[in-house]
Amino acid sequence: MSKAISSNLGYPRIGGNREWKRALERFWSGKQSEESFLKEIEQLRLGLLQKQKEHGIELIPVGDFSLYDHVLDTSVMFGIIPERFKKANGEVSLQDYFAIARGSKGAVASSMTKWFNTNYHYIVPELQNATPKLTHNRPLTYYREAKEKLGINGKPVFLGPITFLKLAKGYEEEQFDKLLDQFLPLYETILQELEQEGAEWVQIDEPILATSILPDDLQRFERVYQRLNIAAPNLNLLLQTYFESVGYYEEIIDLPVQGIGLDFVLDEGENLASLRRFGFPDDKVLAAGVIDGRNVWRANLKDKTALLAKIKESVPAERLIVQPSTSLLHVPVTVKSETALDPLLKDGLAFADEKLLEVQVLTKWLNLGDKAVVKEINDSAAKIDKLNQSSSRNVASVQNAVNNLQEYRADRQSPFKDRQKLQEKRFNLPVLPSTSIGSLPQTSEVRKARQSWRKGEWNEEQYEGYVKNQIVKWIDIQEQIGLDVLIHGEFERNDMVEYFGEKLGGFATTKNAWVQSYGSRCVKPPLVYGDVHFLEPMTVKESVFAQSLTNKPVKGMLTGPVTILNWSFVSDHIKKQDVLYQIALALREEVETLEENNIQMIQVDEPALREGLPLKRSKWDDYLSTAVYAFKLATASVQDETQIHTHMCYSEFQDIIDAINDLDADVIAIEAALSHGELIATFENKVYDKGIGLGVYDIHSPRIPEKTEVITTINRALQVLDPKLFWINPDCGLKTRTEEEAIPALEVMVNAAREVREQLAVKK
Ligand SMILES: Nc1nc2c(c(=O)[nH]1)N[C@@H](CNc1ccc(C(=O)N[C@@H](CCC(=O)N[C@@H](CCC(=O)N[C@@H](CCC(=O)O)C(=O)O)C(=O)O)C(=O)O)cc1)CN2
Ligand code: MET
Ligand SMILES: [Zn+2]
Repeated sequence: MSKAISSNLGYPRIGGNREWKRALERFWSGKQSEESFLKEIEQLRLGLLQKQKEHGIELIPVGDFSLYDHVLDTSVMFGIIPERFKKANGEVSLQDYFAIARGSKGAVASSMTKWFNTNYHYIVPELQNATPKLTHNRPLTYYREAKEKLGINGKPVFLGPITFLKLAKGYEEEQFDKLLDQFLPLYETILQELEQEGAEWVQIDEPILATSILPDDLQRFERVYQRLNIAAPNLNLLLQTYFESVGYYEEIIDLPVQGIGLDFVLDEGENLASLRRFGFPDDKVLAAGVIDGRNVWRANLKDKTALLAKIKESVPAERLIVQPSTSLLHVPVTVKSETALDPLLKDGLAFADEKLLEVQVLTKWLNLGDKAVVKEINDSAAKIDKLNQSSSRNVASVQNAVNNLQEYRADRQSPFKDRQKLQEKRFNLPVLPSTSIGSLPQTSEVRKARQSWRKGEWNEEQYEGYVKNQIVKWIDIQEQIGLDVLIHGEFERNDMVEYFGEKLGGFATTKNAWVQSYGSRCVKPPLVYGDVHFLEPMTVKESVFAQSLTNKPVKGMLTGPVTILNWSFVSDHIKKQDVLYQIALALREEVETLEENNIQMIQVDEPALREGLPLKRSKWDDYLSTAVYAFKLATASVQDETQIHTHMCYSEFQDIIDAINDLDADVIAIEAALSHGELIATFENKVYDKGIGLGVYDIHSPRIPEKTEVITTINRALQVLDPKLFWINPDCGLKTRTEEEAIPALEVMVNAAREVREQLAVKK
């Protein structure tokens, strides 16, 4: 390189108006042919590349685009197809590809779990009996496409072999190296073909390097990259890490590759400290992730040039690539569409496109110095200053409360065993009580109703009336099905976090700031711009109304503090921990108001608790104790008779069972069906002595479970869990299902619960 260059690690797939999502869903519903779907997707994909070029990116990622998930793409490329989806002729059609992710009539979907510490979910590769082969060179296909159609000499991006295997399941640890040896020749072929085609750089993502890897893994990295480097000597390999600092800096920078990508945003500058302490090899390029790829706030370019100046002391500009710290998959597309935001706030934001511009400015700064970009740099600092000084950011009473947390009791009055007796008496539930997780089908009718109200076509009363009708209808349906503990259905909520963002002080919500969560499903994380505070009851009206319709208990339904924090974009100027406690205190007020209004069971969901766990084990204890404290701060002020529930899903729970226990919730409902029973094994070694429901069927698939399957799952759980404490529930909320799917599935579940209940009664 003769100068610093600008680069990107990955770009949102969904399109500025979620064109991608709409195309996928049209195709799935049979409303669009495969051919026209693929044509439309191609246009979208090329448009995204073109846009990155227009935003000044020199090294544009190709192959990061996906029709569902990039981990699934990697599996399919290597012919890793679960047995149940395999065809006799060995081919994988587009339908099969989606079936692995979404399930089909005859087969359950592959597991889905969180992509490191993000709210993005990937499809877990199943390596049982796998014979890996290169079915097609995916990076090559997209490299060619960009070159031929747009004249872009792209940077193919793909998942490295070690991270890929670490994310996969279906093998024993002892088999790791043997498997690695099966994949290595395939990676070699990919690289050789790219080299022949004229690619200059490839980005090999190995985010596993930011986790607590072991010395064994480090040796594997040496072995693997030695081989890959020899395989394609004229291709530049950029080993990309992100999400945290790397654990073995000195060893990693010496790996035989031409470039190393490091995250200089997260982790309080640990990578920077290592760089300054240990330096950087003269024969390598440093891809410096200096623009936050995980948050939406505008960068203070003055600070960023200071950061780059420090980096430059170790690596000269001509060996620097300037880039975001992570793929931009985790941020929305452009601030331009936020036409309704307060201009002050809007000026403080940078989504994917604006981040690319920031990268461009910083690259110019490196190459041409202050003068070339002085306006842009001053402008960014001025906009941030203005926002920081705005009075809306600071609420003295909230700051005061957070400074005096000792005044809030964060433990229940009595231990679980005592509460349990009181609650048993109060609720008088059968053994294996059945319930569901909270949301019920968010049909397009429900969403249209909300849209009509938002647009002003419907007044408040009409919309409220509509929501009430839904609640009436579904309380009745739940009674008919025979569920023991009911829910109101969350019809008034667009999303479990955004909804609270709309109601709490200190939050702002957006019009179009969508981010992919899994498959075609997107979320719009709210913005925390100032001190968070309770304004008025948020959920009480709907819960009280639902409870008025039935004699069965209806659970109040809230999202917990850790999840609201993790699934929002929190401004850099406030400490995350303070925001967490602010949210917890606001929720505490909501919980107390629900209780005052005679809501006797309150569920406080924490599906993001595991996801927020730092990648390095050394940081776990701090994180978990803070998270547990925040949950208790929100929930512990209730009477002993009030039953606190919580729910978690789509995460690896083994590591955090103790923390889950410490939440001291009376009942927890955990997703378990999609991880195909693996969670159950956890309880063989760990005692869990409070109420617990392990999800008994997968809610992501349109497939209605068989009663026998559900019974098997229940019985398996009962081998390790006390039937007196066991609850029956689906894996997660039912908002993504249709009524035709949700009702029969719940019926199957309730009937299965009845049958097992009878078996238990006989045994007694
Ligand atoms: N924040 C968050 N993270 C989470 C979850 C979650 O529930 N929330 N669940 C887990 C799994 N993730 C999920 C994420 C999203 C959805 C989901 O259903 N998303 C919806 C959007 C939900 C929403 O905000 N809807 C809004 C706006 C809907 C909309 O698109 N309206 C249409 C018009 C209405 C219509 O005709 O449908 C439009 O604007 O064009 C509303 O209901 O008000 C989608 O992608 O389709 C489901 C699960 C983990 N992470
Ligand atoms: N109460 C929420 C629901 O049922 C919990 C979802 S967890 C992602 O949708
Ligand atoms: Zn869930």
